[in-house]
Amino acid sequence: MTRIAVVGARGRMGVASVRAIEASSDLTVAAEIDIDDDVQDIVDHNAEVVLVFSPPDVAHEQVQWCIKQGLHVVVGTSGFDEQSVEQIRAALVDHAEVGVFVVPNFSVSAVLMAKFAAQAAPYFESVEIIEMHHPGKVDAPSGTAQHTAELIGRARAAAGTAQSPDATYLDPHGVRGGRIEGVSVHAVRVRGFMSSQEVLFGVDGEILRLRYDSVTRESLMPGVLTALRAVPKLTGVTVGLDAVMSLG
Ligand SMILES: NC(=O)C1=CN([C@@H]2O[C@H](COP(=O)(O)OP(=O)(O)OC[C@H]3O[C@@H](n4cnc5c(N)ncnc54)[C@H](OP(=O)(O)O)[C@@H]3O)[C@@H](O)[C@H]2O)C=CC1
Ligand SMILES: O=C(O)C1=N[C@H](C(=O)O)C[C@H](O)C1
Repeated sequence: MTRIAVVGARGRMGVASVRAIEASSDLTVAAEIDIDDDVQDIVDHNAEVVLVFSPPDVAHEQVQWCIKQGLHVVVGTSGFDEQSVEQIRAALVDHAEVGVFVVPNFSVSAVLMAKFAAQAAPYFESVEIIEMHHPGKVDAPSGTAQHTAELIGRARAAAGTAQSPDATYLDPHGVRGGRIEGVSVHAVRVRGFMSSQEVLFGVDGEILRLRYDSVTRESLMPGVLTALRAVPKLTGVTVGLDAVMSLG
């Protein structure tokens, strides 16, 4: 049995994850850490892997702490961009035995959508991302949108694709969205959504629309368990569930 500590254990993803881990035959919950708990419990209860679903403003420091303790980490918290990954990589220099697995989205649909988006990216003049989440989400853009934009930006740069055309310069309300890696990203917070995203690609006369919809948190649990099982065999930083999915 691999012993897992869940950080953010009483939150939406924490509760679903604790349930899924306990229902598995090879993983067990060693510690449940939420806002008022002492992270030292993670070490005291002999956890081997830490699953982080705490809010973005505390998660970065907690990941650094876990690395110093020599613990493997699966990072579910959003907002771990390329700069954060570099900080983790720097911390791992003194802990070569530790694996940190940053997973912007545990949904298979979302992982495939991001991969397809990267494939499509060089072939279209225009690209924009619209992410749609529940109104309880504290951060924007979603980690998924951030990751998708980074993949698209990298693919377009490698292919020498020009920036998306955009004549808009009058925007007193800031409604044209944020820009990540040259890609406009729009965040929607509407009751009824759990987690959805569309990537719109366009050239003259045609549109390619890629979309995933995750409706329940339970749909993410196979991905969470896959990441927890994979991370003890990883060293260094790994980003994206596709890294352990043999997608080719
Ligand atoms: N990678 C993925 O597929 C997914 C990622 N996420 C991301 O995971 C994160 C959590 O999402 P979600 O579960 O919906 O959020 P919640 O707000 O429901 O859960 C976060 C939990 O962490 C607790 N918390 C606050 N401070 C600390 C602390 N210092 N130490 C430990 N726990 C703390 C919160 O307590 P309190 O409420 O009292 O502040 C809360 O119980 C977000 O960044 C979200 O974007 C979410 C879904 C899927
Ligand atoms: O906050 C959430 O709920 C979610 N956030 C993730 C993100 O930021 O990408 C995605 C997840 O499926 C839901």
